[in-house]
Amino acid sequence: MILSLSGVRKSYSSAEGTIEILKDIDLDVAAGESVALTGESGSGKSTLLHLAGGLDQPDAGSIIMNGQKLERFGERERANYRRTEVGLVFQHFNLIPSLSVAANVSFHAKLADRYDPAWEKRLIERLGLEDFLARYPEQLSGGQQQRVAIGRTLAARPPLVLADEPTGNLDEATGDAVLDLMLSLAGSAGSALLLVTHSSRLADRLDRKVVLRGGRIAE
Ligand SMILES: Nc1ncnc2c1ncn2[C@@H]1O[C@H](COP(=O)(O)OP(=O)(O)OP(=O)(O)O)[C@@H](O)[C@H]1O
Repeated sequence: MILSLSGVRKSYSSAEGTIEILKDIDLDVAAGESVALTGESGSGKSTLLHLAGGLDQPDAGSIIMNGQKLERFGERERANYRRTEVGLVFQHFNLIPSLSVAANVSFHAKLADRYDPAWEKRLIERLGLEDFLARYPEQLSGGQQQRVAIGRTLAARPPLVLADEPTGNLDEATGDAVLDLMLSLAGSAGSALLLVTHSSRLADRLDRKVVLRGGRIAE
């Protein structure tokens, strides 16, 4: 398994008291596998993704990624984990506005020390970004920005890609095309994919679908 969550719990405090969002999460993702994470709004999908991405920590339970226990990490190891082991693709693209498309695509690969010009060239061609390399993110459409975000993540060939509704603000046809590209390129990169989506149509295109309900993985 590339990612294994067992007995993971997470609560948040609010004005009304403590709310338990994740009660007992067991979830395995195999190397190279694509898994759709679905569930009602507020069921905790983004929370789960943040935990797997080392952006937040569980109250209890264990998260093992590529043989390493996340709960054992200190701050520095956690930062290193985020840099080298996982790639994040969110609905809002989080591109770096002051960098060109070309520099955005290389950014994480260089940080992770996995810069591979031949792989990056292939990604740029497959994503149809050749003509935009000198532009800045604000000069691109939403679909183009999302393709840059996917290129940036996959350029670093992370063992696991965590995607939170990556095509959520694209029209259906563009979203489908971007998702297909992401699946195919994640396959070429050897990256596993855990993807949050509200769309069962998109979920059906992945290897497996799981549902988060009542703080647990229901199927
Ligand atoms: N930092 C936080 N502090 C307090 N409550 C939070 C925090 N983050 C999330 N929550 C609450 O946790 C619950 C789960 O949120 P989360 O974003 O994980 O759900 P989700 O399934 O991704 O929802 P959606 O499909 O609407 O994006 C929500 O009720 C939310 O309000």
